[in-house]
Amino acid sequence: MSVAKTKADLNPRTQGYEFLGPLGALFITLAVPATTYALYFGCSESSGGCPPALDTLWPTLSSSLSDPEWWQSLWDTKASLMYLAWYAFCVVAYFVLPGDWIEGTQIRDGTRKMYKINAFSTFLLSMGITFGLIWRFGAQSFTFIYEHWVGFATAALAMSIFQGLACYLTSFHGDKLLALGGNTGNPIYDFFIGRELNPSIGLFDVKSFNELRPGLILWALVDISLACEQAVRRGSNITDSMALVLFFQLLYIADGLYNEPAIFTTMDITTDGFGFMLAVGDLLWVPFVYSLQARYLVSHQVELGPVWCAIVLVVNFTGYYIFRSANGEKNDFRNGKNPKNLRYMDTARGTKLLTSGWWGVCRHPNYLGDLLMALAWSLPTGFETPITYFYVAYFTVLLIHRELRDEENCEKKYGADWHKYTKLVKYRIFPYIY
Ligand SMILES: NC(=O)C1=CN([C@@H]2O[C@H](COP(=O)(O)OP(=O)(O)OC[C@H]3O[C@@H](n4cnc5c(N)ncnc54)[C@H](OP(=O)(O)O)[C@@H]3O)[C@@H](O)[C@H]2O)C=CC1
Ligand SMILES: CC(C)=CCC[C@@H](C)[C@H]1CC=C2C3=C(CC[C@@]21C)[C@@]1(C)CC[C@H](O)C(C)(C)[C@@H]1CC3
Repeated sequence: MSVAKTKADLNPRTQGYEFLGPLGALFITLAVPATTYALYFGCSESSGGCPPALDTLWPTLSSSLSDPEWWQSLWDTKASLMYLAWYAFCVVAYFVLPGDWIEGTQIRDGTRKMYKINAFSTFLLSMGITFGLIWRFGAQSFTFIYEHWVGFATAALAMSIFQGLACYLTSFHGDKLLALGGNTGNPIYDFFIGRELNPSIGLFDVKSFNELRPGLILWALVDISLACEQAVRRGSNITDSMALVLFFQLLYIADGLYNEPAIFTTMDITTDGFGFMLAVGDLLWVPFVYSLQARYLVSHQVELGPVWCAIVLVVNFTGYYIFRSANGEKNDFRNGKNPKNLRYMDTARGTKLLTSGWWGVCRHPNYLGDLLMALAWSLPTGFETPITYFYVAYFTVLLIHRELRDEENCEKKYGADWHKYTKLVKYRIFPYIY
């Protein structure tokens, strides 16, 4: 009796909806795969390149939708098998490569999960194999991702649907700790947002594994394949624009993997469940949409010259500096360290809030840095089409929405202390603007 009561207390019914409720969740569930394919088919060489305006994207696409052969072309057995092999490689690397086990933050049943830290070594191994292959057999040996792009994307989508469904269905069995936002009882919404907080198989944590390994590292491989395709076409070196996009994105990926423990204080890990939203975001959206700029540069071989290169480098490294130091300050602080002696305020909840350093400038300085980097990744594509700026636009919407969700959670967690904090640190993301 008392066990049942404790479980019900721990997993209360979710009262409100985010993302405009089940209809919004259904819309995003369909829109994410549709947009991924639309950006490919509407912005590829076969359709005449990226259109100069967004409204011309739809006519390019609509003729394909009524063609059964087009639907069949989405499936590619060879690419699906290669994708499965890639996923299996990541799982094997997780188990085989050495790594420290660290504790995550305390979850609401009072426990802390243990996580194996070897995402960066998985990345180094993948890069070693990839660059070894390119060095030994030439750039043409690594263009297969570019050639089978659609097939790989479909395989990643199938994997996301499978994992989203599996995690939703298994969340009903046993004594699972559910995400506070994912237990509404509406299957469409809960499938999308994620019902179980930390689906795992033994010590293997499904959510953090997917967030950092098969999708994020695949993004690096997709970019490298696109750069190889450009090199093969040119018969020489890649353009300066492609080199910058490749360098910036590989740096961003390596940074996320090197700082693996920092994700255990992000809201995906501490608050959100693992549902279709994160599965498709991690496995499909990140590798196949975030690489759009590099894909554009395969056929539009923009040469920036030294002045533009310098400008883009400054924008990227300003963003990177803000992003890294802000995330570092918070991560150190949440792990009981304060090497810069930053000011902070005590709260009734017990956890302190930083009020100086980057977290005194605005309430989400890490988002500000991330957005500057997003701009730097699109600038090398020039200004012929707005479509290569899709990432900047989408990311601005994602981070503003994410900031609103996080503030709502913080208001619940900290109550009056949060209001005190927002008076001390007035701006949300953009100092003096928002
Ligand atoms: N490339 C991409 O597609 C994406 C990248 N990101 C990046 O991921 C990173 C993590 O983002 P996210 O999880 O959204 O948010 P944060 O890492 O900013 O974490 C938010 C949490 O930090 C804590 N916090 C807030 N204010 C303070 C303060 N003043 N002092 C100490 N702790 C504070 C609160 O949790 P508590 O107090 O409970 O510890 C809050 O819930 C960011 O750098 C973001 O840019 C995010 C989404 C997509
Ligand atoms: C459109 C859609 C379905 C969106 C879902 C959102 C996801 C794409 C993002 C949610 C949080 C993310 C993070 C990263 C990638 C994008 C997703 C999965 C991240 C792994 C990128 C690298 C960073 O260094 C990071 C580790 C801080 C970051 C964590 C959050």
